[in-house]
Amino acid sequence: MITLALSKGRIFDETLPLLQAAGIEVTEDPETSRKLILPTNRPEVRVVLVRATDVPTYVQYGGADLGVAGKDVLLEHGGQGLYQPLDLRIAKCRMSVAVRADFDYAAAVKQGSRLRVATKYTTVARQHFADKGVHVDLIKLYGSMELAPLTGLADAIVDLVSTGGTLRANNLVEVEKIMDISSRLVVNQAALKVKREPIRRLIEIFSTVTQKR
Ligand SMILES: Nc1ncnc2c1ncn2[C@@H]1O[C@H](COP(=O)(O)OP(=O)(O)OP(=O)(O)O)[C@@H](O)[C@H]1O
Ligand SMILES: O=P(O)(O)OC[C@H]1O[C@H](OP(=O)(O)OP(=O)(O)O)[C@H](O)[C@@H]1O
Repeated sequence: MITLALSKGRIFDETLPLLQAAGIEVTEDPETSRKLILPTNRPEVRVVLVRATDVPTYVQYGGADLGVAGKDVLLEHGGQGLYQPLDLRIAKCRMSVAVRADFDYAAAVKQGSRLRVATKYTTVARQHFADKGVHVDLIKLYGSMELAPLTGLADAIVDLVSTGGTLRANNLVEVEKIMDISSRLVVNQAALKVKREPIRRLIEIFSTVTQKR
């Protein structure tokens, strides 16, 4: 049995065509089913649905043999026990610093004032500001980061940006791109040894499809 961990939403949706290329069809729709283990047309392959941030943990501890996780999530997790053979180039966005439109970020950084930064991505944010030599107080949040500068909780946020629509809707502006983000295939290192052939085949097919894009 091969168990693949996916999160509902964009990762599931964007992984489906890759699975299809490998002849794997998920036979239940996660948006309508309450099941957390989804069968496929292949009796030896199943999909488990977990939170995006839990994908690396499931794969690390062997709750799933492989999974798909964003680079953002992998950097926060640390990647221990994971083999990361392939950038799938799906769920593309960027991680950026954003502030209120009326906040002078350049001046704040130049003056060396201590910035209050709210984010779900504390590891990446800490490293980013340390590299710039900017002193920050990090405030860990789990969602709705955009609200933090609007309510005075923070001066800046570090969040994911794609179209920029969410920032615009909340009167925030992107002032610095930290890195590009896409999702990777992650594999449990023990599973790679024990289930080498089927996993290798999947990696090869995913790789071919990904490179054609
Ligand atoms: N607007 C976006 N456009 C493209 N990719 C995105 C966007 N937002 C997030 N992603 C990528 O997709 C991944 C999954 O995002 P998703 O919104 O499904 O989960 P989440 O709500 O961030 O996670 P959790 O439910 O664990 O809090 C993220 O880890 C990121 O790599
Ligand atoms: O630049 P944009 O195209 O507006 O995308 C950016 C938004 O996308 C993500 O949220 P998502 O839509 O996944 O909502 P969620 O994390 O709350 O599920 C991210 O956390 C931003 O809020």
